[in-house]
Amino acid sequence: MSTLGQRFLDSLQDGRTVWLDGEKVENVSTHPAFQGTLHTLTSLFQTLEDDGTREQVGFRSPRTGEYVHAAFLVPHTLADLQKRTAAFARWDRQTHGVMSRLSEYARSLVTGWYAARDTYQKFDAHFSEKITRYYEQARDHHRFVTTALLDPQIDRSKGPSEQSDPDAVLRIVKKTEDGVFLRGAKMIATAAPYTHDFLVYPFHRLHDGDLAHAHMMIVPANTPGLHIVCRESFASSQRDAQPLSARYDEMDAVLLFDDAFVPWERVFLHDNPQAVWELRLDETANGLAYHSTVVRLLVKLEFVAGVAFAIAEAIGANHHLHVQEKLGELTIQLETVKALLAASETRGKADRYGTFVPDLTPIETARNLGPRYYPRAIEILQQIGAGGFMQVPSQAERLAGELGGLIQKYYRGANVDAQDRIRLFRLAWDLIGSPLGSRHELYERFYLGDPVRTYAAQYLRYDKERFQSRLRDFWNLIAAEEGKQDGSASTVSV
Ligand SMILES: Cc1cc2nc3c(=O)[nH]c(=O)nc-3n(C[C@H](O)[C@H](O)[C@H](O)COP(=O)(O)OP(=O)(O)OC[C@H]3O[C@@H](n4cnc5c(N)ncnc54)[C@H](O)[C@@H]3O)c2cc1C
Repeated sequence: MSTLGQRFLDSLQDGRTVWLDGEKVENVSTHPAFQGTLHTLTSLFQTLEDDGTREQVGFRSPRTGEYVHAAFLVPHTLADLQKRTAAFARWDRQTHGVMSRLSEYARSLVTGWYAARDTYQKFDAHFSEKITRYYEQARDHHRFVTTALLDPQIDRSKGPSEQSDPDAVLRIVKKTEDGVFLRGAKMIATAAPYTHDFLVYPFHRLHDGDLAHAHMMIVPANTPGLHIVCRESFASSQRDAQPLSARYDEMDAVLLFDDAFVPWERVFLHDNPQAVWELRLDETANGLAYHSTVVRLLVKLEFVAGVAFAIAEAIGANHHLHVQEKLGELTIQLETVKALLAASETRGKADRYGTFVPDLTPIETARNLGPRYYPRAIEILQQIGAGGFMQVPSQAERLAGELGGLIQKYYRGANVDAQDRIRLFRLAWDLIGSPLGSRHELYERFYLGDPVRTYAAQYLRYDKERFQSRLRDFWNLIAAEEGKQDGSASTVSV
């Protein structure tokens, strides 16, 4: 195993409190629920050490000279931005886009806040030095980072300070000279059991009455009083039968803060709804972070499309017009996301600090297409494979057993033998029907926020004036024509 991979596994023995199936997990790195996923992560860390890949995945830290992940690269040119793309794509391809929290998203937020740090000095005189220290530490020590932004779904009809239980929404309950005590919970934090740090801040806008909830912190996973409560594991030990579940179950968890102590060094903003909202909307941080998710979306859609093409060919369904139409739809998805990604990069611009930020409009468009494209791609897979997903024997060994000859005969496809057909349909079922597959559909629908509100936000933020002015031109044209007809030449302003 690579040095970095081993270091990563060792670092998880840091006194964190992880709960799974009602029990405390003594050692995350040896627990069967996390084995497959951690094995995958250590193989990704390896790419930062191998001569053939480290230049693609990383860059040399200006402080240590060691290769660190390109999610920490502050881009100053289009080439820098594309270097980030290539690094994300390398890890995404290695995991087929199925692992979505490889830390790139949260690391990119940190990188963006660091690059735009001077903006937030007006809210806290220590912001700049604190985020610089954290950024450098996270970059050089390969900190694995994730986000934990939503409060638990107790009563969504009420705001933070209207809840009947004051602890329903994460809040600061006590401040001391050394730091703050937090009480409440956050959901969902994907990758939580093996994350080093959580970015914690409110996802939705807060108001002046919500001061105690208006904070931004970076909370270490081993914080005393922090409980990481996992959902049931979807990991499988059957590497052949459930190839994705065996390798890529990114655990989701709820974080319970039971008067958890966070030192001031890790409290970046507090008691300030406006400051927290500005940071939440920061275009540099969001541009870099969302950009990383679009790279992954593309790789994942490519993977699903590849499976769909293979299934259609394996059973000869690709000769039917409506199947071709559906496979064509998948290619349209790919080309649309690819074009949006390219547009975001080539239309990128330097912000006022000189950071080259991708254009947010195509990024947001791709981000909003994801929750519709992915479930549709899964639906297309179902429509093409149909009952074939159930034409899979429960044990691969049956191929060589008593019924072997018959299975070879009836489980084969149009252009594949029984073994390859069974393997392909098992993989597809892991995408569409396994607990992991269902979780992925839910993930793609929601991971970047409620799609209803993200669509609405795209409309609200859109530059609509140019369409209004075209409409005005049209009314003026009509008025001019009417004026000519009745002999008057005046135009009308609308
Ligand atoms: C698999 C998975 C992994 C995730 N991983 C992470 C992660 O790592 N980090 C992280 O921070 N988050 C993560 N999330 C959480 C994600 O950000 C939220 O699911 C998403 O923002 C939607 O919020 P919610 O789940 O609280 O839904 P809710 O906001 O509770 O919405 C529930 C329903 O009510 C409606 N609704 C609720 N309130 C309103 C309102 N005010 N206006 C209009 N409609 C409303 C919604 O449209 C929806 O239909 C993950 C989610 C999933 C499913």
